[in-house]
Amino acid sequence: MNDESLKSIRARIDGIDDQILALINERASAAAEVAHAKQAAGESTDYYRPAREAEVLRRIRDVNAGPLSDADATRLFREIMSACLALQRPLTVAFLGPEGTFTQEAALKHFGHAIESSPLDNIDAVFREVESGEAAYGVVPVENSTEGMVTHTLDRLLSSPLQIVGEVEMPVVHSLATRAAEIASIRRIYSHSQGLAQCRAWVDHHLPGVERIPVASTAEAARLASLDETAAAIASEAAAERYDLPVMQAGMQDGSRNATRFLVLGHESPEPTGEDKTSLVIARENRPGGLAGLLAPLARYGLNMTRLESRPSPEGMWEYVFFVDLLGHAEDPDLKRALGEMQKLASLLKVLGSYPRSIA
Ligand SMILES: O=C(O)C(=O)C[C@]1(C(=O)O)C=C[C@@H](O)C=C1
Repeated sequence: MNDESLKSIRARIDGIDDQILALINERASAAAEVAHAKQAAGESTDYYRPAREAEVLRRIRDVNAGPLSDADATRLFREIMSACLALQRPLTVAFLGPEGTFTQEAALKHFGHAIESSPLDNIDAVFREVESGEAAYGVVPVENSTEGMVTHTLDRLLSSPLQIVGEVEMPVVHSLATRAAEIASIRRIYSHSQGLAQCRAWVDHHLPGVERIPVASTAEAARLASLDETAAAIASEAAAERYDLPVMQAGMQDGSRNATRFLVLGHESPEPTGEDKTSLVIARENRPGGLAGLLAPLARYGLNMTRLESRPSPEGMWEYVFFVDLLGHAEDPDLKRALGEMQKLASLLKVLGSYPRSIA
């Protein structure tokens, strides 16, 4: 390519950038108008509208003609909306920290980067921060495709007045990060217990007999490994980078499609969007056919259950509660009727929230 044609293409790009910037600013002004209208209508000063955001992103995905991928197009618009919202009032979002955890990645994927983030030490602290109003929203992990449920999150949902207002699904890619010059020098491996479990087969094969040390988070594992040349961490590449740790092996997780689902916690369920999920916790006295009978209305109304999980009930030994995820919103007519019928049979029925399904 000669200098002249490079120059002219770059000049065209500069012109396009000017137009994009002007349009983004025009969009930001329109979003500010919405904020003023909300204020005038006496609505709360929380301007975040998860249902509308899901609608915007799905529409972008549907009209995207490429060459940008749908994932990249939605990511860019996610950030534009995040910046527009921050002009009105930045959102405070608590998440399972420290910085560099997969939960932080999930929070940024869901809310964009224009948030005030509040990394906390444990799942319980995230619930408390949102319950007290210190943070408007919280993000916690709830299930992993290799390792199953994050039981602490389920147990806490049972007792919390918070609602689930969103979900985020993220591929989880673990890396072996270490200052060791070669794999034979590694004497101990730090990770979160989920990270250790998700990479068990790889570690059994490549590092048999090496001590495995569970710590509070994968980011903490990276920090500890950065202090010791005979240690390694199983963590994200972002966490490795944060602590200046070289990656010895990327993508070491056992399932090639290892993904984690995160929940967004808030105070109010978003309105229906047409592509929603509802999470419930239910229980019925222990008797033959009890659970099947309790779930029967779901089948009668043709509702699709995407998850059923049992947990010991806090009420008594060998008593169980069941966590159920369904496609649909609790205000959809069929789901509403089914819930009404279940309510009559259940000893416990708590709607944990209805929220837009995760957008890829
Ligand atoms: O539509 C609204 O209610 C807005 O406030 C605008 C907007 C946007 O930028 O599109 C901004 C924040 C909300 O979370 C949803 C959408």
